Amino acid sequence: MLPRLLIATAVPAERDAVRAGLGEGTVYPDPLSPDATDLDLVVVGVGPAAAAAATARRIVLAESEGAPYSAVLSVGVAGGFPGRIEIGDVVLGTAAVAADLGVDSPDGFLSVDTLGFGTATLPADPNLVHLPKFRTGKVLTVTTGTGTAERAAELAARHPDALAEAMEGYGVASAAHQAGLPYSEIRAISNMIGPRDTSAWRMDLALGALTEVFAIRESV
Ligand SMILES: O=C(O)c1cccc(C(=O)CC[C@H]2O[C@@H](n3cnc4c(=O)[nH]cnc43)[C@H](O)[C@@H]2O)c1
Repeated sequence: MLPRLLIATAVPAERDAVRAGLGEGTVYPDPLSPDATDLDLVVVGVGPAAAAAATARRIVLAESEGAPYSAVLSVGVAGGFPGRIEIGDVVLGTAAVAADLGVDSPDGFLSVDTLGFGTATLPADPNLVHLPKFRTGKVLTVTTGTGTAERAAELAARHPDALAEAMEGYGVASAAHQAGLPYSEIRAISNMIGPRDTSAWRMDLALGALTEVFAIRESV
């Protein structure tokens, strides 16, 4: 069976940035994932629920068509933790962490791990993507984007090794893990998390960085 890679983006702009990097005449195997001889690039929607549902559906469809995926990649823009990373940087995720999956309490946030309902941390496969020159760290998955200094500080304290937050990774990773497929995540930083200021977002820089990642041919 030919190795096949599923690349899941949340929105069309991210898909188009990846596609621009891959180019029309993509040569396989893609050096980003040397074991893959084919790939599908799809839009799965914003947020972990849409991303999980769409990714799981794609995995099952591919299986039923006799051309199953061998790995799944979540790709998109993200908010960066100030002091840890800069706008325009690219993060290769080491794990997807569902940062708000749990319960609040007078003693603070209790994750599903603490509650005994599974795990909020799904590891990325360290061998799936070969991007030696980019930063590596945990990527949080949130259902509410961080828009205050207080929330940013709380997340930073709770996740000292996280570089970024986005909204799909844990959903895509859940679908991949349940299908027994290796997972990884690539995020380009479009904004810093903290007090909401959309005028400071640099979507152009982040999407351009994604294009560059997927345009890398010889150097990876
Ligand atoms: O308008 C806002 O203040 C705002 C804050 C956070 C996220 C959004 C989005 O519309 C995000 C949609 C999309 O982008 C990813 N993303 C990018 N930056 C962040 C972030 O700082 N926190 C969470 N998600 C982010 C996310 O994966 C979505 O796919 C608007």
